[in-house]
Amino acid sequence: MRKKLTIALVAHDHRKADMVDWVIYNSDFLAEHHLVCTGTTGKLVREALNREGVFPEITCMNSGPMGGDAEIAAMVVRKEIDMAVFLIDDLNAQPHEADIMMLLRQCRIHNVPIACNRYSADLMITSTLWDDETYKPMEPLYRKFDRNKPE
Ligand SMILES: O=C(CO)COP(=O)(O)O
Repeated sequence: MRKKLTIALVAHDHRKADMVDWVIYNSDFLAEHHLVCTGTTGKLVREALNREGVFPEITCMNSGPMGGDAEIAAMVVRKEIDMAVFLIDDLNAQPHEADIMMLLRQCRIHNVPIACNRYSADLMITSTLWDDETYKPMEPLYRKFDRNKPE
């Protein structure tokens, strides 16, 4: 892959081991890209990749409950994120449910690919579309809310 992507990586506590497994499995791929993570996920991802001898650029935001999801959602809105992997704990309630919903919602609105399980994440990072210069992602579905576009 030629283009350096900015990839958001976020995992809830019960999914952090899965995220660590996934980043190790894909360490060669991730080495070439910029990773943006919520606080604790980022720390674990960095440690795991460094142990593998891989040192990608990693930006750690706040921890999720302290606003990390919201910070990443804001980056999505500013078109600073190319794709996201968000391993959600679907079996336990989170105190920052509203922020989680916001991150998911902004990815949907801004047409940012987001994988919420490992299979989707693997399909996403192996897509040939990343290198297809003729491929243009669809415009946002909510065009009428895009202030830069005439009706
Ligand atoms: O809570 C999270 C995502 O909603 C993850 O936050 P941490 O990576 O800081 O644990």
